[in-house]
Amino acid sequence: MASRTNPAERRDAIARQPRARLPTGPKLQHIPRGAGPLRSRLRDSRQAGMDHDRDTAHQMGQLLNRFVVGKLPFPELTRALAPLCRTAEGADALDDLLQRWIDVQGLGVSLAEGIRSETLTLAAAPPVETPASRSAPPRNLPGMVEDAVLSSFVDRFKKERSGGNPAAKHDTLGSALSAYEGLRLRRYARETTEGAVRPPLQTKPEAEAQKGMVLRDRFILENELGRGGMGIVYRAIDRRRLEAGARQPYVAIKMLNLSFASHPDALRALEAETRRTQDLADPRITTVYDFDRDGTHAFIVMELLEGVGLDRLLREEPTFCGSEDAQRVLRDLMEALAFTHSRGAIHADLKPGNLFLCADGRLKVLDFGISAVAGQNALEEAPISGLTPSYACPERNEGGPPSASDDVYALGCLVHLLLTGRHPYDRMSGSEAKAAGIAPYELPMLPPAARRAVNAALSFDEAQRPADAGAFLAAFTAEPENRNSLFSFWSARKNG
Ligand SMILES: Nc1ncnc2c1ncn2[C@@H]1O[C@H](COP(=O)(O)OP(=O)(O)OP(=O)(O)O)[C@@H](O)[C@H]1O
Repeated sequence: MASRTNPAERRDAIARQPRARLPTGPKLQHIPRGAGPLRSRLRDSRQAGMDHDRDTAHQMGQLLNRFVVGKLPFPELTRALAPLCRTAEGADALDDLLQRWIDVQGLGVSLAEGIRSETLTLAAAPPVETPASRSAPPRNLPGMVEDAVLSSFVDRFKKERSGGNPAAKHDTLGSALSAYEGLRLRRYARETTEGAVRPPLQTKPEAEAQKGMVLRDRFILENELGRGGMGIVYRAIDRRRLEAGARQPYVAIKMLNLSFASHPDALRALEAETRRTQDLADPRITTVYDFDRDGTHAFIVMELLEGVGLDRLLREEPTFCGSEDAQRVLRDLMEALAFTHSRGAIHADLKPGNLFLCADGRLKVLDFGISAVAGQNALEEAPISGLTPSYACPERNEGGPPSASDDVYALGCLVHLLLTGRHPYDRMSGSEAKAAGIAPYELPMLPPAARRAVNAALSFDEAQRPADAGAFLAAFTAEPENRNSLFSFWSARKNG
Protein backbone atom coordinates (compact mmCIF):
# COMPACT_ATOMS: atom_id res chain seq x y z
CA MET A 1 0.00 0.00 0.00
CA ALA A 2 1.28 3.49 -0.78
CA SER A 3 2.88 5.21 2.17
CA ARG A 4 0.77 8.02 3.54
CA THR A 5 2.06 10.67 5.86
CA ASN A 6 -0.47 12.09 8.22
CA PRO A 7 -3.71 11.61 6.27
CA ALA A 8 -5.65 13.23 9.09
CA GLU A 9 -3.61 16.41 8.74
CA ARG A 10 -4.03 16.49 4.97
CA ARG A 11 -7.75 15.98 5.37
CA ASP A 12 -7.95 18.77 7.86
CA ALA A 13 -6.09 20.98 5.39
CA ILE A 14 -8.61 20.12 2.66
CA ALA A 15 -11.47 20.80 5.02
CA ARG A 16 -9.98 24.13 5.95
CA GLN A 17 -9.27 25.41 2.45
CA PRO A 18 -12.54 26.99 1.35
CA ARG A 19 -13.91 27.89 4.74
CA ALA A 20 -14.01 31.50 5.79
CA ARG A 21 -12.19 31.59 9.08
CA LEU A 22 -12.55 34.44 11.47
CA PRO A 23 -9.50 36.64 11.05
CA THR A 24 -7.07 36.52 13.90
CA GLY A 25 -4.49 38.86 12.41
CA PRO A 26 -4.18 42.62 12.68
CA LYS A 27 -7.26 44.76 12.66
CA LEU A 28 -8.70 45.99 9.41
CA GLN A 29 -8.63 49.44 7.92
CA HIS A 30 -11.21 51.51 6.11
CA ILE A 31 -10.84 51.31 2.35
CA PRO A 32 -12.73 53.22 -0.32
CA ARG A 33 -16.18 52.02 -1.25
CA GLY A 34 -16.31 49.11 -3.63
CA ALA A 35 -12.83 47.87 -2.78
CA GLY A 36 -11.96 44.26 -1.96
CA PRO A 37 -13.13 41.98 0.82
CA LEU A 38 -13.09 43.20 4.39
CA ARG A 39 -10.60 40.70 5.75
CA SER A 40 -8.00 41.28 3.04
CA ARG A 41 -7.54 44.94 3.77
CA LEU A 42 -4.55 46.46 5.53
CA ARG A 43 -4.61 49.14 8.11
CA ASP A 44 -1.59 51.14 7.01
CA SER A 45 -3.50 54.30 6.22
CA ARG A 46 -4.93 54.56 9.71
CA GLN A 47 -3.53 57.60 11.46
CA ALA A 48 -2.17 57.03 14.95
CA GLY A 49 -4.41 58.58 17.54
CA MET A 50 -7.29 59.04 15.11
CA ASP A 51 -10.49 58.66 17.02
CA HIS A 52 -14.04 58.11 15.85
CA ASP A 53 -16.89 60.14 17.07
CA ARG A 54 -18.00 58.30 20.19
CA ASP A 55 -21.69 58.99 19.65
CA THR A 56 -21.58 57.61 16.13
CA ALA A 57 -19.81 54.47 17.28
CA HIS A 58 -22.27 54.06 20.15
CA GLN A 59 -25.25 54.52 17.84
CA MET A 60 -23.83 51.98 15.39
CA GLY A 61 -23.17 49.53 18.20
CA GLN A 62 -26.77 49.78 19.34
CA LEU A 63 -28.06 49.19 15.82
CA LEU A 64 -25.86 46.15 15.32
CA ASN A 65 -26.89 44.81 18.68
CA ARG A 66 -30.57 45.11 17.81
CA PHE A 67 -29.92 43.40 14.48
CA VAL A 68 -28.11 40.46 16.03
CA VAL A 69 -30.80 39.85 18.64
CA GLY A 70 -33.42 39.88 15.93
CA LYS A 71 -35.06 43.23 16.64
CA LEU A 72 -33.90 44.97 13.48
CA PRO A 73 -34.14 43.42 10.01
CA PHE A 74 -31.07 43.53 7.75
CA PRO A 75 -32.44 46.19 5.31
CA GLU A 76 -33.39 48.48 8.20
CA LEU A 77 -29.98 48.00 9.80
CA THR A 78 -28.12 49.04 6.67
CA ARG A 79 -30.53 51.93 5.97
CA ALA A 80 -30.00 53.21 9.51
CA LEU A 81 -26.22 52.78 9.34
CA ALA A 82 -25.83 54.44 5.94
CA PRO A 83 -26.28 58.10 7.04
CA LEU A 84 -23.68 57.50 9.77
CA CYS A 85 -21.17 56.32 7.18
CA ARG A 86 -21.24 59.23 4.76
CA THR A 87 -17.88 60.46 6.06
CA ALA A 88 -14.57 58.58 6.04
CA GLU A 89 -14.60 58.67 9.86
CA GLY A 90 -18.07 57.15 9.94
CA ALA A 91 -17.04 54.38 7.55
CA ASP A 92 -13.95 53.75 9.69
CA ALA A 93 -16.12 53.53 12.77
CA LEU A 94 -18.26 50.90 11.07
CA ASP A 95 -15.18 48.88 10.12
CA ASP A 96 -13.88 49.02 13.67
CA LEU A 97 -17.23 47.98 15.03
CA LEU A 98 -17.62 45.06 12.62
CA GLN A 99 -14.08 43.95 13.32
CA ARG A 100 -14.77 44.00 17.06
CA TRP A 101 -17.87 41.88 16.52
CA ILE A 102 -15.88 39.44 14.38
CA ASP A 103 -13.11 39.15 16.98
CA VAL A 104 -15.14 39.21 20.15
CA GLN A 105 -18.67 38.07 19.34
CA GLY A 106 -17.87 35.61 16.56
CA LEU A 107 -19.80 37.51 13.87
CA GLY A 108 -19.16 35.79 10.53
CA VAL A 109 -16.79 37.57 8.16
CA SER A 110 -19.09 37.21 5.19
CA LEU A 111 -22.03 38.61 7.10
CA ALA A 112 -19.87 41.53 8.25
CA GLU A 113 -18.87 42.05 4.62
CA GLY A 114 -22.51 41.97 3.59
CA ILE A 115 -23.46 44.60 6.17
CA ARG A 116 -20.50 46.77 5.23
CA SER A 117 -20.97 46.64 1.47
CA GLU A 118 -24.74 47.23 1.62
CA THR A 119 -24.30 50.11 4.09
CA LEU A 120 -21.57 51.79 2.05
CA THR A 121 -23.55 51.38 -1.16
CA LEU A 122 -26.53 53.09 0.48
CA ALA A 123 -24.26 55.74 1.96
CA ALA A 124 -22.84 56.49 -1.50
CA ALA A 125 -26.32 56.99 -2.97
CA PRO A 126 -27.81 60.50 -2.91
CA PRO A 127 -29.68 61.11 0.37
CA VAL A 128 -33.34 60.18 0.23
CA GLU A 129 -35.49 63.29 0.52
CA THR A 130 -39.06 62.41 1.37
CA PRO A 131 -40.11 60.83 4.65
CA ALA A 132 -42.43 58.50 2.71
CA SER A 133 -39.68 57.10 0.54
CA ARG A 134 -37.33 56.94 3.54
CA SER A 135 -39.63 54.54 5.30
CA ALA A 136 -40.74 52.62 2.22
CA PRO A 137 -39.74 48.96 2.23
CA PRO A 138 -37.60 47.88 -0.72
CA ARG A 139 -39.90 45.04 -1.72
CA ASN A 140 -43.05 45.28 -3.79
CA LEU A 141 -46.35 45.14 -1.98
CA PRO A 142 -47.87 42.07 -3.74
CA GLY A 143 -44.72 40.10 -2.89
CA MET A 144 -44.99 41.09 0.76
CA VAL A 145 -48.67 40.23 0.91
CA GLU A 146 -47.97 36.89 -0.68
CA ASP A 147 -45.19 36.15 1.80
CA ALA A 148 -47.42 37.15 4.67
CA VAL A 149 -50.28 34.95 3.46
CA LEU A 150 -48.07 31.92 2.92
CA SER A 151 -46.41 32.43 6.30
CA SER A 152 -49.79 32.61 7.97
CA PHE A 153 -50.74 29.25 6.40
CA VAL A 154 -47.65 27.65 7.80
CA ASP A 155 -48.14 29.30 11.21
CA ARG A 156 -51.71 28.05 11.36
CA PHE A 157 -50.54 24.63 10.25
CA LYS A 158 -47.89 24.51 12.97
CA LYS A 159 -50.38 25.58 15.62
CA GLU A 160 -52.86 22.88 14.58
CA ARG A 161 -50.16 20.26 14.38
CA SER A 162 -49.24 20.78 18.00
CA GLY A 163 -52.60 19.40 19.16
CA GLY A 164 -54.62 17.06 16.98
CA ASN A 165 -54.75 14.46 14.28
CA PRO A 166 -51.61 14.66 12.09
CA ALA A 167 -53.39 13.64 8.86
CA ALA A 168 -56.03 16.34 9.23
CA LYS A 169 -53.37 18.94 9.91
CA HIS A 170 -51.35 18.10 6.81
CA ASP A 171 -54.49 18.34 4.72
CA THR A 172 -55.12 21.79 6.10
CA LEU A 173 -51.76 23.08 4.91
CA GLY A 174 -52.00 21.32 1.56
CA SER A 175 -55.46 22.63 0.76
CA ALA A 176 -54.62 26.13 1.95
CA LEU A 177 -51.56 26.24 -0.30
CA SER A 178 -53.48 24.82 -3.26
CA ALA A 179 -56.33 27.28 -2.76
CA TYR A 180 -53.88 30.14 -2.61
CA GLU A 181 -52.08 28.90 -5.71
CA GLY A 182 -55.49 28.81 -7.45
CA LEU A 183 -56.17 32.39 -6.42
CA ARG A 184 -52.81 33.50 -7.75
CA LEU A 185 -53.49 31.78 -11.06
CA ARG A 186 -56.87 33.48 -11.38
CA ARG A 187 -55.35 36.84 -10.50
CA TYR A 188 -52.58 36.46 -13.07
CA ALA A 189 -55.08 35.29 -15.69
CA ARG A 190 -57.19 38.39 -15.04
CA GLU A 191 -54.16 40.66 -15.23
CA THR A 192 -53.09 39.03 -18.48
CA THR A 193 -56.47 39.52 -20.12
CA GLU A 194 -56.44 43.11 -18.91
CA GLY A 195 -53.17 43.61 -20.77
CA ALA A 196 -50.77 43.39 -17.87
CA VAL A 197 -47.54 41.43 -18.22
CA ARG A 198 -47.89 38.02 -16.62
CA PRO A 199 -45.23 37.46 -13.99
CA PRO A 200 -43.71 34.01 -13.51
CA LEU A 201 -45.82 31.87 -11.21
CA GLN A 202 -43.26 29.88 -9.29
CA THR A 203 -40.14 31.92 -9.08
CA LYS A 204 -39.72 35.55 -8.23
CA PRO A 205 -36.22 36.73 -9.07
CA GLU A 206 -36.29 39.08 -6.09
CA ALA A 207 -37.09 36.11 -3.86
CA GLU A 208 -33.85 34.20 -4.62
CA ALA A 209 -32.06 33.35 -1.40
CA GLN A 210 -28.78 35.18 -0.91
CA LYS A 211 -26.31 35.91 1.81
CA GLY A 212 -27.47 38.45 4.34
CA MET A 213 -31.09 37.34 3.90
CA VAL A 214 -33.00 36.82 7.16
CA LEU A 215 -35.47 33.94 7.39
CA ARG A 216 -38.30 34.00 9.91
CA ASP A 217 -36.58 37.00 11.45
CA ARG A 218 -34.25 34.44 12.99
CA PHE A 219 -31.78 32.80 10.61
CA ILE A 220 -29.25 35.03 8.83
CA LEU A 221 -27.76 33.40 5.75
CA GLU A 222 -24.02 33.86 5.86
CA ASN A 223 -22.40 31.99 3.02
CA GLU A 224 -23.09 29.20 0.59
CA LEU A 225 -21.71 25.78 1.52
CA GLY A 226 -22.72 23.99 -1.64
CA ARG A 227 -25.48 23.10 -4.07
CA GLY A 228 -27.35 19.89 -4.69
CA GLY A 229 -30.34 18.71 -6.69
CA MET A 230 -32.86 20.01 -4.17
CA GLY A 231 -31.42 23.39 -3.40
CA ILE A 232 -28.58 25.38 -1.89
CA VAL A 233 -27.04 24.79 1.52
CA TYR A 234 -26.00 27.85 3.55
CA ARG A 235 -24.17 28.42 6.76
CA ALA A 236 -26.41 30.65 8.87
CA ILE A 237 -26.52 32.35 12.25
CA ASP A 238 -29.42 31.37 14.47
CA ARG A 239 -30.25 34.53 16.41
CA ARG A 240 -32.16 32.57 19.01
CA ARG A 241 -29.08 30.51 19.81
CA LEU A 242 -26.99 33.64 19.84
CA GLU A 243 -29.37 35.32 22.29
CA ALA A 244 -29.35 32.23 24.46
CA GLY A 245 -25.55 32.43 24.56
CA ALA A 246 -25.10 29.10 22.76
CA ARG A 247 -21.49 28.13 22.16
CA GLN A 248 -22.37 27.26 18.57
CA PRO A 249 -24.86 29.81 17.15
CA TYR A 250 -24.43 28.51 13.61
CA VAL A 251 -26.65 26.10 11.70
CA ALA A 252 -26.78 24.78 8.15
CA ILE A 253 -29.87 25.70 6.12
CA LYS A 254 -30.89 23.86 2.99
CA MET A 255 -32.99 26.27 0.95
CA LEU A 256 -35.23 24.15 -1.21
CA ASN A 257 -35.59 25.10 -4.87
CA LEU A 258 -38.31 27.70 -5.34
CA SER A 259 -40.34 25.24 -7.38
CA PHE A 260 -41.18 23.42 -4.13
CA ALA A 261 -43.54 26.27 -3.28
CA SER A 262 -45.98 25.00 -5.90
CA HIS A 263 -45.80 21.35 -4.80
CA PRO A 264 -47.67 21.19 -1.50
CA ASP A 265 -47.65 17.37 -1.68
CA ALA A 266 -43.88 17.29 -1.98
CA LEU A 267 -43.47 19.80 0.83
CA ARG A 268 -45.83 17.88 3.06
CA ALA A 269 -44.04 14.59 2.45
CA LEU A 270 -40.66 16.20 2.88
CA GLU A 271 -41.69 17.77 6.13
CA ALA A 272 -43.03 14.43 7.39
CA GLU A 273 -39.75 12.78 6.38
CA THR A 274 -37.58 15.39 8.06
CA ARG A 275 -39.68 15.00 11.22
CA ARG A 276 -39.04 11.25 11.10
CA THR A 277 -35.33 11.94 10.71
CA GLN A 278 -35.49 14.05 13.86
CA ASP A 279 -36.44 10.88 15.72
CA LEU A 280 -33.24 9.16 14.58
CA ALA A 281 -31.18 10.33 17.49
CA ASP A 282 -27.87 8.82 16.42
CA PRO A 283 -24.59 10.72 16.51
CA ARG A 284 -23.76 9.39 13.04
CA ILE A 285 -26.91 10.84 11.47
CA THR A 286 -26.92 14.60 10.82
CA THR A 287 -29.39 16.21 13.20
CA VAL A 288 -32.32 17.96 11.55
CA TYR A 289 -33.71 20.73 13.77
CA ASP A 290 -36.65 21.94 11.78
CA PHE A 291 -38.50 22.25 8.52
CA ASP A 292 -39.93 25.69 7.94
CA ARG A 293 -41.13 28.29 5.44
CA ASP A 294 -40.68 31.99 5.08
CA GLY A 295 -42.80 33.43 2.32
CA THR A 296 -42.10 31.40 -0.78
CA HIS A 297 -38.98 29.87 0.74
CA ALA A 298 -39.07 26.40 2.22
CA PHE A 299 -36.01 25.29 4.12
CA ILE A 300 -34.54 22.62 6.35
CA VAL A 301 -32.48 23.64 9.39
CA MET A 302 -29.71 21.20 10.32
CA GLU A 303 -26.67 21.00 12.51
CA LEU A 304 -23.69 22.65 10.85
CA LEU A 305 -20.98 20.16 10.02
CA GLU A 306 -17.33 21.16 9.96
CA GLY A 307 -15.20 18.92 7.80
CA VAL A 308 -15.32 17.62 4.26
CA GLY A 309 -17.80 15.70 2.13
CA LEU A 310 -16.57 12.23 1.19
CA ASP A 311 -17.09 12.91 -2.53
CA ARG A 312 -14.67 15.80 -2.37
CA LEU A 313 -12.25 13.99 -0.10
CA LEU A 314 -12.04 11.03 -2.49
CA ARG A 315 -11.44 13.39 -5.40
CA GLU A 316 -8.73 15.34 -3.64
CA GLU A 317 -7.09 12.58 -1.62
CA PRO A 318 -7.40 9.27 -3.50
CA THR A 319 -5.02 7.58 -1.04
CA PHE A 320 -7.76 7.85 1.57
CA CYS A 321 -9.25 4.71 0.00
CA GLY A 322 -8.10 1.62 1.86
CA SER A 323 -6.74 3.61 4.79
CA GLU A 324 -7.72 2.77 8.33
CA ASP A 325 -9.76 5.99 8.39
CA ALA A 326 -11.70 4.70 5.39
CA GLN A 327 -12.31 1.43 7.21
CA ARG A 328 -13.58 3.35 10.22
CA VAL A 329 -15.96 5.27 7.97
CA LEU A 330 -17.27 1.97 6.62
CA ARG A 331 -17.71 0.49 10.07
CA ASP A 332 -19.56 3.61 11.30
CA LEU A 333 -21.72 3.61 8.19
CA MET A 334 -22.64 -0.06 8.55
CA GLU A 335 -23.51 0.39 12.21
CA ALA A 336 -25.47 3.58 11.60
CA LEU A 337 -27.49 1.91 8.86
CA ALA A 338 -28.09 -1.21 10.93
CA PHE A 339 -29.48 1.08 13.63
CA THR A 340 -31.73 3.10 11.33
CA HIS A 341 -33.03 0.04 9.49
CA SER A 342 -33.90 -1.50 12.85
CA ARG A 343 -36.03 1.63 13.40
CA GLY A 344 -37.71 1.22 10.02
CA ALA A 345 -35.96 4.21 8.43
CA ILE A 346 -34.19 3.93 5.08
CA HIS A 347 -31.88 6.41 3.41
CA ALA A 348 -32.59 5.69 -0.25
CA ASP A 349 -29.75 7.77 -1.72
CA LEU A 350 -26.53 6.60 -0.12
CA LYS A 351 -23.50 7.89 -2.01
CA PRO A 352 -20.20 9.61 -1.16
CA GLY A 353 -21.87 13.04 -1.45
CA ASN A 354 -24.19 12.16 1.41
CA LEU A 355 -21.38 11.09 3.73
CA PHE A 356 -19.46 13.75 5.60
CA LEU A 357 -16.20 13.34 7.45
CA CYS A 358 -16.10 15.77 10.37
CA ALA A 359 -12.92 17.53 11.40
CA ASP A 360 -12.72 15.26 14.48
CA GLY A 361 -12.83 12.15 12.27
CA ARG A 362 -16.47 11.22 12.91
CA LEU A 363 -18.78 10.17 10.10
CA LYS A 364 -22.09 11.96 9.56
CA VAL A 365 -24.74 10.73 7.15
CA LEU A 366 -26.61 13.53 5.37
CA ASP A 367 -30.06 13.72 3.76
CA PHE A 368 -31.47 10.75 5.58
CA GLY A 369 -34.76 9.63 4.10
CA ILE A 370 -35.23 12.66 1.89
CA SER A 371 -34.85 10.69 -1.31
CA ALA A 372 -37.22 8.03 -0.05
CA VAL A 373 -39.89 10.72 -0.40
CA ALA A 374 -39.23 10.87 -4.13
CA GLY A 375 -40.11 7.21 -4.46
CA GLN A 376 -43.66 7.69 -3.30
CA ASN A 377 -46.18 7.42 -6.10
CA ALA A 378 -47.98 10.56 -5.08
CA LEU A 379 -44.84 12.56 -5.73
CA GLU A 380 -44.12 11.72 -9.33
CA GLU A 381 -44.10 15.38 -10.21
CA ALA A 382 -42.19 16.41 -7.12
CA PRO A 383 -39.10 18.54 -7.62
CA ILE A 384 -36.87 16.11 -5.74
CA SER A 385 -33.83 14.66 -7.41
CA GLY A 386 -34.45 11.15 -6.00
CA LEU A 387 -31.56 8.81 -6.52
CA THR A 388 -28.04 8.49 -7.89
CA PRO A 389 -28.03 5.78 -10.60
CA SER A 390 -24.57 4.30 -9.95
CA TYR A 391 -25.50 3.59 -6.32
CA ALA A 392 -29.02 2.40 -7.09
CA CYS A 393 -29.92 -1.27 -7.53
CA PRO A 394 -31.74 -2.36 -10.72
CA GLU A 395 -35.26 -2.40 -9.27
CA ARG A 396 -34.85 1.15 -7.93
CA ASN A 397 -33.37 2.29 -11.27
CA GLU A 398 -36.50 0.90 -12.82
CA GLY A 399 -38.75 2.98 -10.59
CA GLY A 400 -39.45 0.55 -7.74
CA PRO A 401 -40.24 1.92 -4.27
CA PRO A 402 -37.26 2.43 -1.96
CA SER A 403 -36.42 -0.34 0.50
CA ALA A 404 -33.72 -1.26 3.03
CA SER A 405 -32.26 -3.61 0.44
CA ASP A 406 -31.50 -0.56 -1.80
CA ASP A 407 -29.34 0.82 0.99
CA VAL A 408 -27.58 -2.55 1.25
CA TYR A 409 -26.76 -2.41 -2.49
CA ALA A 410 -25.38 1.12 -2.11
CA LEU A 411 -23.42 -0.04 0.94
CA GLY A 412 -21.82 -2.77 -1.19
CA CYS A 413 -20.77 -0.10 -3.73
CA LEU A 414 -19.33 2.05 -0.93
CA VAL A 415 -17.32 -0.87 0.51
CA HIS A 416 -15.63 -1.26 -2.89
CA LEU A 417 -15.08 2.45 -3.29
CA LEU A 418 -13.65 3.02 0.16
CA LEU A 419 -11.42 -0.04 0.14
CA THR A 420 -10.10 0.14 -3.42
CA GLY A 421 -11.07 3.52 -4.86
CA ARG A 422 -13.09 1.72 -7.57
CA HIS A 423 -16.82 1.39 -8.07
CA PRO A 424 -17.69 -2.36 -8.30
CA TYR A 425 -19.39 -1.88 -11.68
CA ASP A 426 -17.31 0.98 -13.08
CA ARG A 427 -20.00 3.53 -12.11
CA MET A 428 -22.68 1.82 -14.19
CA SER A 429 -26.18 1.97 -12.80
CA GLY A 430 -27.58 -1.29 -11.37
CA SER A 431 -29.73 -1.76 -14.49
CA GLU A 432 -26.81 -1.17 -16.86
CA ALA A 433 -24.53 -3.55 -14.96
CA LYS A 434 -27.27 -6.17 -14.90
CA ALA A 435 -27.87 -5.81 -18.65
CA ALA A 436 -24.10 -6.04 -19.27
CA GLY A 437 -24.00 -9.19 -17.10
CA ILE A 438 -20.81 -8.14 -15.31
CA ALA A 439 -19.61 -9.25 -11.90
CA PRO A 440 -18.12 -7.01 -9.21
CA TYR A 441 -14.35 -6.85 -8.79
CA GLU A 442 -12.79 -9.20 -6.26
CA LEU A 443 -11.85 -7.86 -2.84
CA PRO A 444 -8.97 -10.16 -1.85
CA MET A 445 -8.20 -8.10 1.26
CA LEU A 446 -11.47 -9.26 2.87
CA PRO A 447 -11.93 -12.54 4.72
CA PRO A 448 -14.18 -14.99 2.82
CA ALA A 449 -17.35 -14.31 4.85
CA ALA A 450 -17.06 -10.55 4.41
CA ARG A 451 -16.37 -11.02 0.69
CA ARG A 452 -19.48 -13.18 0.34
CA ALA A 453 -21.53 -10.56 2.20
CA VAL A 454 -20.39 -7.78 -0.15
CA ASN A 455 -21.04 -9.89 -3.25
CA ALA A 456 -24.52 -10.71 -1.95
CA ALA A 457 -25.16 -7.01 -1.27
CA LEU A 458 -24.29 -6.25 -4.88
CA SER A 459 -26.57 -8.91 -6.30
CA PHE A 460 -28.95 -7.76 -9.05
CA ASP A 461 -31.57 -10.06 -7.56
CA GLU A 462 -33.18 -8.45 -4.53
CA ALA A 463 -33.93 -11.86 -3.01
CA GLN A 464 -30.20 -12.67 -2.86
CA ARG A 465 -29.32 -9.47 -1.02
CA PRO A 466 -29.24 -9.24 2.81
CA ALA A 467 -32.66 -7.83 3.69
CA ASP A 468 -31.22 -4.91 5.63
CA ALA A 469 -28.00 -3.47 6.99
CA GLY A 470 -28.30 -5.48 10.23
CA ALA A 471 -28.30 -8.74 8.23
CA PHE A 472 -25.43 -7.45 6.10
CA LEU A 473 -23.37 -6.50 9.16
CA ALA A 474 -23.96 -9.91 10.74
CA ALA A 475 -22.77 -11.65 7.54
CA PHE A 476 -19.85 -9.27 7.06
CA THR A 477 -18.56 -9.82 10.59
CA ALA A 478 -19.32 -13.55 10.73
CA GLU A 479 -15.66 -14.54 11.09
CA PRO A 480 -14.16 -14.21 14.60
CA GLU A 481 -11.26 -12.02 13.44
CA ASN A 482 -13.79 -9.53 12.11
CA ARG A 483 -16.17 -9.71 14.98
CA ASN A 484 -13.87 -8.34 17.62
CA SER A 485 -12.69 -5.38 15.65
CA LEU A 486 -14.41 -4.94 12.33
CA PHE A 487 -11.26 -4.43 10.33
CA SER A 488 -8.55 -5.91 12.49
CA PHE A 489 -7.90 -8.42 9.67
CA TRP A 490 -6.84 -5.49 7.49
CA SER A 491 -3.95 -4.35 9.63
CA ALA A 492 -3.05 -7.99 10.31
CA ARG A 493 -2.74 -8.67 6.57
CA LYS A 494 -0.89 -5.43 5.94
CA ASN A 495 1.67 -6.20 8.57
CA GLY A 496 1.89 -9.89 7.75
N1 LIG B 1 -25.36 20.17 7.53
C1 LIG B 1 -24.37 20.52 6.71
N2 LIG B 1 -23.26 21.11 7.18
C2 LIG B 1 -22.24 21.45 6.35
N3 LIG B 1 -22.25 21.24 5.01
C3 LIG B 1 -23.35 20.66 4.48
C4 LIG B 1 -24.46 20.27 5.28
N4 LIG B 1 -25.40 19.72 4.47
C5 LIG B 1 -24.90 19.75 3.23
N5 LIG B 1 -23.68 20.32 3.22
C6 LIG B 1 -22.83 20.52 2.05
O1 LIG B 1 -23.55 21.28 1.09
C7 LIG B 1 -23.34 20.79 -0.21
C8 LIG B 1 -24.67 20.51 -0.92
O2 LIG B 1 -25.36 19.53 -0.18
P1 LIG B 1 -26.61 18.77 -0.76
O3 LIG B 1 -27.06 17.77 0.24
O4 LIG B 1 -27.62 19.76 -1.22
O5 LIG B 1 -25.95 18.13 -2.05
P2 LIG B 1 -25.96 16.70 -2.67
O6 LIG B 1 -26.23 15.65 -1.63
O7 LIG B 1 -24.69 16.60 -3.45
O8 LIG B 1 -27.12 16.84 -3.69
P3 LIG B 1 -28.45 16.01 -3.95
O9 LIG B 1 -29.52 16.79 -3.27
O10 LIG B 1 -28.52 16.06 -5.43
O11 LIG B 1 -28.25 14.63 -3.40
C9 LIG B 1 -22.44 19.57 -0.09
O12 LIG B 1 -21.13 19.96 -0.38
C10 LIG B 1 -22.53 19.19 1.36
O13 LIG B 1 -21.33 18.61 1.82
